[in-house]
Amino acid sequence: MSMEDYDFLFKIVLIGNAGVGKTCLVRRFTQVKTVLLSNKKVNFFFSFTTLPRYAKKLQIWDTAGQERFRSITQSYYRSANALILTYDITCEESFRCLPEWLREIEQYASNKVITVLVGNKIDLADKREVSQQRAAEFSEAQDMYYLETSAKESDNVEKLFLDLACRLISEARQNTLVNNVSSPLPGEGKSISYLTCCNFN
Ligand SMILES: Nc1nc2c(ncn2[C@@H]2O[C@H](COP(=O)(O)OP(=O)(O)OP(=O)(O)O)[C@@H](O)[C@H]2O)c(=O)[nH]1
Repeated sequence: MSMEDYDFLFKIVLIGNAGVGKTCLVRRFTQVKTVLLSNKKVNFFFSFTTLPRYAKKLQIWDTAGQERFRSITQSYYRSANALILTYDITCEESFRCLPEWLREIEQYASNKVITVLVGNKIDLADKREVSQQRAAEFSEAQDMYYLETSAKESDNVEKLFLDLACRLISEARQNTLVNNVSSPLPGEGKSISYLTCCNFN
């Protein structure tokens, strides 16, 4: 499928501590998907970015460095239709840093952006440090969709991105989708009133 053939482009930014598996999650997912929606085929193109670690390091630089950090960070957050806030279920520290990430989201992202909480590395169940219940309570308090995945075993990775696509379409139907002015969504202007449910192929 060429770039012209897709109906929707979703820009998804993955954030979270270093080593939680952001890059691996993205590599597990095919960027182009065809989905059956109310018996119509809809083509998606997912564009992924993982927030680079160096951007965080710039925080400790001088004022000019901080300004640069802010504008880089802001541009990443601003262009996102959805954010995937990732932690590692075997790493308590990565979970404890979540409020810090949420503060960054609040500071830089649009208040309409969809944020999903992902606990990765469930294949390492015997090393689990963060219980499902704790994460579920946290996500509920923050009004976030929550899912656990294994990028290594491809567990729930498809579900993560396709559920997200479904929610983005639903938001688009309500005209609350964050539109990037410099690169408009290819689906913009198309009638999406037929989208009543998501049946993924
Ligand atoms: N067992 C297991 N290991 C994983 C999983 N996902 C990632 N890893 C491993 O965790 C390490 C870090 O993965 P990355 O995808 O590079 O993590 P990242 O969050 O992109 O890290 P930064 O680029 O440093 O921000 C690698 O050694 C991966 O092989 C998983 O689901 N299970």
